[in-house]
Amino acid sequence: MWRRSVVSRFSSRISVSSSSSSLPNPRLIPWSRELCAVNSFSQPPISSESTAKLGISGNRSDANKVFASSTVAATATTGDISSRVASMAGLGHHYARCYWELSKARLSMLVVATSGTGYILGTGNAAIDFAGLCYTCAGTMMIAASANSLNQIFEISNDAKMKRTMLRPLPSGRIGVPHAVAWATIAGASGACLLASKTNMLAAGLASANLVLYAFVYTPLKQLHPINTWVGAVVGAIPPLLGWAAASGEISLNSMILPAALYFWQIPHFMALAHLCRNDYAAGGYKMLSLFDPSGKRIAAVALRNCFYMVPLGFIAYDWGLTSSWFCLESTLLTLAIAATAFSFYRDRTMQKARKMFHASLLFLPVFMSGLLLHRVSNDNQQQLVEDNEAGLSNSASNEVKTQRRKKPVAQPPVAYASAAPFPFLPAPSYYSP
Ligand SMILES: CC(C)=CCC/C(C)=C/CC/C(C)=C/COP(=O)(O)OP(=O)(O)O
Repeated sequence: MWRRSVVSRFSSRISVSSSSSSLPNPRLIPWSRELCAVNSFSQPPISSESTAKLGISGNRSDANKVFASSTVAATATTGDISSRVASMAGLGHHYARCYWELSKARLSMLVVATSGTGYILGTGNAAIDFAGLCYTCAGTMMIAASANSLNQIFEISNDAKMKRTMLRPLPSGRIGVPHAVAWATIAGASGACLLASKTNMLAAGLASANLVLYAFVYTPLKQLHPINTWVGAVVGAIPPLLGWAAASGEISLNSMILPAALYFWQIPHFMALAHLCRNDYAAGGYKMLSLFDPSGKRIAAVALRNCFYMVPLGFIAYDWGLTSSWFCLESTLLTLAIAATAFSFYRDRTMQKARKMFHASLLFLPVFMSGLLLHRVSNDNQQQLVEDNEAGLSNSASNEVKTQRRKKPVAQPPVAYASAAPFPFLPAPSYYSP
């Protein structure tokens, strides 16, 4: 799901998809001039006019002169301080904006949303640990910001050739490379430390590995081979996994459902973008599949296929006890809807159809994740499912059990559990409830 607008790869790409948003943003152009202007305020000249207004002249007494000159000094100092404050505020605003853009903040926020969803799903039926959720989101945000900044550091010359990206902070010269490297290093290291200290090493390791995969594998691959899109899809799929790991300290089969959805979802999303922005990608020197597929038939088929791969996910989520059957229905309808836009693009490969598929992909993800959260079922019930499977229940009995396992388990006295297997022939101990 994702470039500068989902609202970025998620989101950068949204803005790119519409021709108007790919035009240079006039708000960004005057930045360097503005910075110069801000700096010029830091040494305000004291005009002779102002001294005249203060009445400093050779005819005055010494006392008057001292008074007058100290007044000038005080005025100059006040002006100096306020202009320095203005200068600092201007600089702060300038660099805050550069960091925001280097981080592809909207894309990073979407990444955080997937990681947070993974965290809540991984919490199961325990009460959500909101502090843990906040640490996970903050750590993910910092590492995603670092990864996105590194991506831009490596792509300065390519970004400079693309309409969509030429006004980013590095190609437009609003920030220097050493400064951007320092920002990426500090953000990445702080995020990894935060995750390691406040969640666990598994989550910190997954996030750090994902940064490496994105910045050092996916980014150079974009200029080498169209397979980059599939590697990028893995990058996009990992944040919910790290969220789950942060909450539960482990990775299970159940934790793979949202990452799988994100992986398959990104393919139609990127294929639509690659089709819509093919000229820009060609100018930037990127090897997107769309550049090797002039008719668009291949990318349309790839998009459609991946939409179909998402169809079973709702059933799997239900069958594995992660969600109720409502999600099964919702997910199926949602997936068929995005598949319909992909099919329509496959039949008629126009920009309009590609844009429809792109917009459908933008809607899909938040709705899918909200559905997962809304219909999630607890860990207790998941545990029950595992126990059922281990007990090797026959297929005929399994339907009945599936219904049972979704009911809240009734607590039993400890001896009741002990009296089951492995020695059923022993007399069941009686339980006395005080
Ligand atoms: C925790 C962690 C490290 C998360 C990272 C998540 C992340 C950055 C996901 C984005 C995935 C992706 C392939 C974006 C496209 O980048 P692009 O280079 O194609 O976009 P661009 O063309 O706009 O630069």
